[in-house]
Amino acid sequence: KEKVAITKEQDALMKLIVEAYNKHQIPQDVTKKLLQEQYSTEENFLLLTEIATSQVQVLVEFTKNIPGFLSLDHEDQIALLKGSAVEAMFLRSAQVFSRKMPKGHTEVLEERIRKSGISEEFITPLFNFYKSVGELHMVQEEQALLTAITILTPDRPYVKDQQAVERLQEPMVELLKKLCVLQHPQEPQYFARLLGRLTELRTLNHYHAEMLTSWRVNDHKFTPLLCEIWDVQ
Ligand SMILES: Cc1cccc(C)c1Nc1c(-c2c(F)cccc2F)nc2cccc(C)n12
Repeated sequence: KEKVAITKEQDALMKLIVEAYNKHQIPQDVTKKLLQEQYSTEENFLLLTEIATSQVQVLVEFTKNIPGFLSLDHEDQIALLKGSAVEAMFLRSAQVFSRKMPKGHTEVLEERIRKSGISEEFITPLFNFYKSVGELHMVQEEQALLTAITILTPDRPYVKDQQAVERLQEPMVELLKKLCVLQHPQEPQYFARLLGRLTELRTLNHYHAEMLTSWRVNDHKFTPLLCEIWDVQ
């Protein structure tokens, strides 16, 4: 059985990705509001809009720190960000939801999501996904790499130079594969389970687009950044 070992270059790449992933977090004042603001449907939706907006900001900062991303064609950089925003945000919010948040916050956030005027048809897949990510007990290296791999998906709409994106994504997939073998030696199919989450993520794009439309129809206000990244308004 060949010994799986992380090379020096792979270790350097992993440190860069994890550092970028942890550098940007949702500001404390936003998460503090979770406990303070009252519970009206409007108030809850406003809070979620604020969290979503800061998640997009966190996503953009993380993406800019992915080695090689800023050397891609500029229009392709935008196409990758817009094409992966929903998936990357679901991934990050799932990780925050299931691990990072202080005990009480998780229940409060869940309550606010359930009472923010969002229809059940979105709430169910959302929490199913959160649960399935939580059950993986990913370490931060896996979370950061999986998010970077999601962002560097070559076949997003309007990406011109797909090969250039593949050249960045490939080494990350290789590295994640090695990490999974090292982190979960008793679970040979763990890497496959992680990639399975990416397939589940793609289905959530559809639900999210539906929710955006229904929020618009109910005249919910979005921030300029959310309008920009999801081409609404
Ligand atoms: C922050 C949050 C957490 C859980 C559920 C929801 C609905 C939100 N909020 C939004 C999300 C969103 C996200 F930020 C992460 C995950 C899944 C998402 F639906 N997308 C958008 C887009 C326009 C407005 C909002 C309020 N919004």
